[in-house]
Amino acid sequence: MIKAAVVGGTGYTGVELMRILARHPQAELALVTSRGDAGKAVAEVYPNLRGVVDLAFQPPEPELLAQADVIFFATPNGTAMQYAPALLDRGRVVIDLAADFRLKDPQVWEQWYGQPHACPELLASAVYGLPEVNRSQIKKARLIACPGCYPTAVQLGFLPLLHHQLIERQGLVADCKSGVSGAGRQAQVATLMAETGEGFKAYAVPGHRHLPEIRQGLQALAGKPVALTFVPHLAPMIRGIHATLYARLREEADLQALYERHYAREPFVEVLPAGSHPDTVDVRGANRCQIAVHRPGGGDVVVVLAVIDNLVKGAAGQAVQNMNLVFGLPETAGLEMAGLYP
Ligand SMILES: NC(=O)C1=CN([C@@H]2O[C@H](COP(=O)(O)OP(=O)(O)OC[C@H]3O[C@@H](n4cnc5c(N)ncnc54)[C@H](OP(=O)(O)O)[C@@H]3O)[C@@H](O)[C@H]2O)C=CC1
Ligand SMILES: CC(=O)N[C@@H](CCC(=O)OP(=O)(O)O)C(=O)O
Repeated sequence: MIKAAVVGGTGYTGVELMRILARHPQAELALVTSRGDAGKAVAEVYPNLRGVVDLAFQPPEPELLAQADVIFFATPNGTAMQYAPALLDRGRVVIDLAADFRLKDPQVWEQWYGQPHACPELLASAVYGLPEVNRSQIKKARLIACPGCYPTAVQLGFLPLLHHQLIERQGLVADCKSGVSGAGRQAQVATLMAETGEGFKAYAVPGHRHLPEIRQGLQALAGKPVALTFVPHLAPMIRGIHATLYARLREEADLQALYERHYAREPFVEVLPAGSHPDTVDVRGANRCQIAVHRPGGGDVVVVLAVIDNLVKGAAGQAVQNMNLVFGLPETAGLEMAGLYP
């Protein structure tokens, strides 16, 4: 059994990691940390895990973490980079759900995350954990940078079009909506029910920190520069990302057949029948991305619709998918749960 530790077990992605790892056939959840709730039983903080996780939260001591084979960081940006060098030196696998190792250029990281990078020398060996793009590198990696939630949906949506060079790379648009759990569990006025329950708004239009990450990923896919407009919105729902993507076609193609072929062997990406409109409610709790591709009026604008659960394919599920690949397990191990409905 692989021994897994979760740093930041009291957060929303941390509790999803516990839910998934507790039922994983080849991994054992050995340690979960919280500074604020250290000493408390997991079931006391999360009664939904009573009888499922029989552990107490511990402080995130490096010596304790090093006893695990794989350490998941479900922590704020800037945390994993403080721990990763020592854990990697001791031969452990580090899987970060935050952004510390996503951007290859430390100066771009500093510009968007407002702090200098603590270990820029590790950025070259970190592998961006989007299995549908980087599967073979992930299998050889020790340090995984899990993609952000918006970047997962946007890249999976554009991937077949860019891979086959079917669209103009200038003028890509990603119009995205997120549920409120995307903002994490810490209390803030902006995510109170009274602030979000009846409204709908865009935010960070001048620039969101996922923009450089998505652009870096799309450019790697295209092999050339791309110009992207990314506009996130906060929607009155708890879980879910809905990405509506626009691009202009360069040549004729059967897009439905192209998407079906491209994702035919992907266990966690499902191309819906022609004419479908995916719904975030259909992927809640599942490690799944559902995609539909449209060409309104038969014109030359492609509209791709992609939905994920931000906490599962957008975070904890994808992190476990990466663990499976790194340790040579079946990629779907522990991840075959159906979604929750409604
Ligand atoms: N929510 C989402 O949809 C997604 C989130 N992510 C990323 O995953 C990470 C976790 O997100 P989320 O679960 O929402 O966050 P939360 O705010 O819900 O939880 C953060 C967790 O980290 C712990 N923590 C905070 N600071 C530190 C620290 N300095 N050292 C150790 N532990 C710390 C907290 O517990 P305590 O303070 O008690 O130690 C808590 O358990 C973030 O980087 C986020 O950007 C990625 C994709 C999607
Ligand atoms: C709704 C909401 O606030 N979403 C968060 C993004 C989600 C997230 O957690 O960011 P990472 O994927 O980079 O870790 C935001 O816009 O800041």
